[in-house]
Amino acid sequence: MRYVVIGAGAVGGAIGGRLSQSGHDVVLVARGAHYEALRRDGLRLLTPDGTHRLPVPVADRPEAVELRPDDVLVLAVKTQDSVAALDAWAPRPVAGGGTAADRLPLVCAQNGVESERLALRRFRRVYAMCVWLPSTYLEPGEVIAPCAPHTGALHLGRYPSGADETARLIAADLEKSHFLAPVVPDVMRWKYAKLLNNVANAVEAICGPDGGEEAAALVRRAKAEASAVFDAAGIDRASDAEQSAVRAGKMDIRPVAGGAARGGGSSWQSLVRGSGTVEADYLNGEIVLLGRVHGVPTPVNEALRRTANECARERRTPGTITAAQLTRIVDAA
Ligand SMILES: CC(C)(CO)C(=O)C(=O)O
Repeated sequence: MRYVVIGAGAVGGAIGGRLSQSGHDVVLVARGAHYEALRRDGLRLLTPDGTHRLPVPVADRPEAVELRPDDVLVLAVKTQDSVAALDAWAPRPVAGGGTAADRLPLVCAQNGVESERLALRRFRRVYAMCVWLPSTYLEPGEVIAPCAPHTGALHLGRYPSGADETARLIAADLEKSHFLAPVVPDVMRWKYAKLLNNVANAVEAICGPDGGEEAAALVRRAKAEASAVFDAAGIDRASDAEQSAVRAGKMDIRPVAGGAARGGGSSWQSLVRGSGTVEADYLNGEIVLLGRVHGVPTPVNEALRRTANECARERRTPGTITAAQLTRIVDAA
């Protein structure tokens, strides 16, 4: 199988890079300066086992890739970019006949629970991946993947449920490529468990990773609200015990050659890159949406969603609002 990784950022770059390193065919899809750097110099993958320069084929648009029947599409863009990517890739022809939407499996390697639904509106065979991977993308051409072999965790399953042969083949390739990739029949339970943790992304992005006890208190409030919403909605999720039994949530972060340190999660990285958007509408915003459907108030997640979006729009860097200020914003909501 060949892996076409749509969105070669922190997650897509780490997955695509490691797959390529272990001998799999990979195409990375990227844009702008990142695309130019990848095309010119290859992917620079910084890992605990060294810095790897990987000359992975790269494309900047769907038309630049001749799709094959053995392709697997891995969607690794931020959720706010899913619709544009899915609409661009779904109608692409596949050698031998048919379109990507009809013929190719598409794996959503993304946060939240929305992309799979959007994908299934367009693609026949959708897989969900619950990604616990502490990787970082800040500089064009460079991805930092500081996890030890067989940590991180990429739970994989058919969407909305089930575990089939394709999932097993993809997982086997990932297992040969550094990752822990259990195939699970109930992948959305894992993704909801992760969503509960990802409501913290906004706090980290707004206040910076060292927000102290006040930031930690906000995270606890956002998570409590999310749990109440999930309970009201009857949404089952993987327990902490289940997650630690397969080491998810225990990301074994190791020093990386070159000394590059992990700064923060994906929303923090979006703000540092000045990308103009964050994923908050699909993380905290998902809690707000479910809260509205099930009659549970969600003022904390709504204030975090709004403030994170404002920071992104105004190109603020993390830490320009302190945890004390953010607490006041949340309490005034
Ligand atoms: C868990 C973590 C930090 C890495 O997979 C993440 O989900 C994110 O950065 O959004």
